[in-house]
Amino acid sequence: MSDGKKTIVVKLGTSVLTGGSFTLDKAHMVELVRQCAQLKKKGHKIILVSSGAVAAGKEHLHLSCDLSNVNNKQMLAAVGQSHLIHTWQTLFNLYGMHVGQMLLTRADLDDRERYLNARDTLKALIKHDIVPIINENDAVATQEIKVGDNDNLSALAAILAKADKLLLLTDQPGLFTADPRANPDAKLISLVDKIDANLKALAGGSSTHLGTGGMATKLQAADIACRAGVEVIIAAGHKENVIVDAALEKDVGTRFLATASVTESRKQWLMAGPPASGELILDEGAVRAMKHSGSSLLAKGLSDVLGEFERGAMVKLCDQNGAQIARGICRYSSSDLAQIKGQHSEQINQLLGYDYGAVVIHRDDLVLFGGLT
Ligand SMILES: Nc1ncnc2c1ncn2[C@@H]1O[C@H](COP(=O)(O)OP(=O)(O)O)[C@@H](O)[C@H]1O
Ligand SMILES: N[C@@H](CCC(=O)OP(=O)(O)O)C(=O)O
Repeated sequence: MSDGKKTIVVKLGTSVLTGGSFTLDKAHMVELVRQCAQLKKKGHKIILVSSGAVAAGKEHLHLSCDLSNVNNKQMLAAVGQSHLIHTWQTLFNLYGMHVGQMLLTRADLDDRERYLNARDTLKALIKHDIVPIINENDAVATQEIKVGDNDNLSALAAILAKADKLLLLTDQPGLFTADPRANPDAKLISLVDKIDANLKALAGGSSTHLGTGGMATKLQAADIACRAGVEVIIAAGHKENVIVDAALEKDVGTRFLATASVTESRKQWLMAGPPASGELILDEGAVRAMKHSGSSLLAKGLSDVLGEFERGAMVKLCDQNGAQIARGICRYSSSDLAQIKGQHSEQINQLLGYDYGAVVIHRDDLVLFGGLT
C-alpha cells in the first residue's frame, strides 16, 4: 500500500503458540491479538499464518501417539484446527474483529484457477477488514500436494496478498550464526541482504516434535519472499510488542531486505511465465487505454477471442492488426468471454449467471510490451 498503510503477513510457529508446551498458550495469543488490533486501528492489514493445529489436537485428545506417523499428525490436525480457529475467533472478537479461515495446500496455489480463487478470497477478506487465518490443510494434504511447512506457506501467502512485509515469529530472537540451542556462543545476525549457500548452511532444523522445518524452512521462505519484493523479519514471538515494532520499522530480530520490487518481480514473472493459451483481440479504445492510461482490460474492449482456455490462463493481448501489445492472466475462460465480449461489466452476471468481478484482466496481472506511453 502506498499511503503508509501496510499489509503484513504474520506467521506464528507452534513454538510461539505453545511456548514449548503441548497446549495453546491462550494468554500469549491474546497479547498477539492485541498487537494486531493496535495495527488495524492505524489502518494496517494483518494476515495470520497460524501453526498450532497439531499441538491443539494433542492437547484435546490426550493421546500419546507417534508424531512421526503422517496419519497420526493428520488426525491431530483435523481435531486441533477447529479448536485453534475457535480460539482465534474468540480472541479477535474481544477486539470487535472478525476472522476468516483459509486452509490451503500446494495444489491450491499451483493450479491457476484455484490460485485466482484463493487470491480473490484473500483480497475480499482484507478489503472487509476480516483477518485471514491461514494454515495448511493438513487433514487432506498428502506428500504430493502439500507445501510442507508454514514458513514456506507464509511466503506464498505474502506473495498472494501482495504484502509489504512477512514476519516469521518463532522461539528465537532471529537467525543466529548457529543453532543457539546447541551453540550458546552463536551470535544474532541482524541484517541480511543476500541469502546464499553460506547463510543457508547456518540454519538447522527444528528440535521439537510439533514444529516443522526449524530455521532452514524460514530461510527458504525468506528467499522466496525477498525475491518477490517482500521484506522479511524473523523475530521472537514473545518479545514485547514485536508485531507492532516490526510493522513500524523498529529494529527487531533478523531483517532480510527484498531483492526486487514487487512490480519488477511480478513483471518478470509475467514476461517469462507460461506460454499463452489464447489471444484476445482488443478494439482501438481498449488498446489506447492499455497503452496510455494503465487501465485494466474490460469486456467492453474485447472484439474477439481466439483459442480455448480456462479461467486463470495466460493470454496474449493483440490489437486489430494482430500485433501483440501485452500478455496477462485472464480472469474468465474463453467460453465465458465469447458471451461477454463487447458488453458492459454490469451485464456480466446477468449473461453468465455469475461473475469474477468487473475486469477481464486486472492491471496487476498484465505486462505491457514497451511500457506505458
Ligand atoms: N541458525 C539458527 N538460528 C536460530 N535458530 C535455529 C538455527 N538453526 C536451527 N534453529 C532452530 O530453529 C528452531 C525454530 O524452528 P521451529 O522449531 O520449526 O519453530 P516454529 O514452530 O517457530 O516454526 C529454534 O528453536 C532453533 O533451535
Ligand atoms: N500445519 C501444522 C504446522 C506446520 C509447521 O510448519 O509448524 P511450525 O514449524 O511450528 O510453524 C500445524 O498447524 O500444526
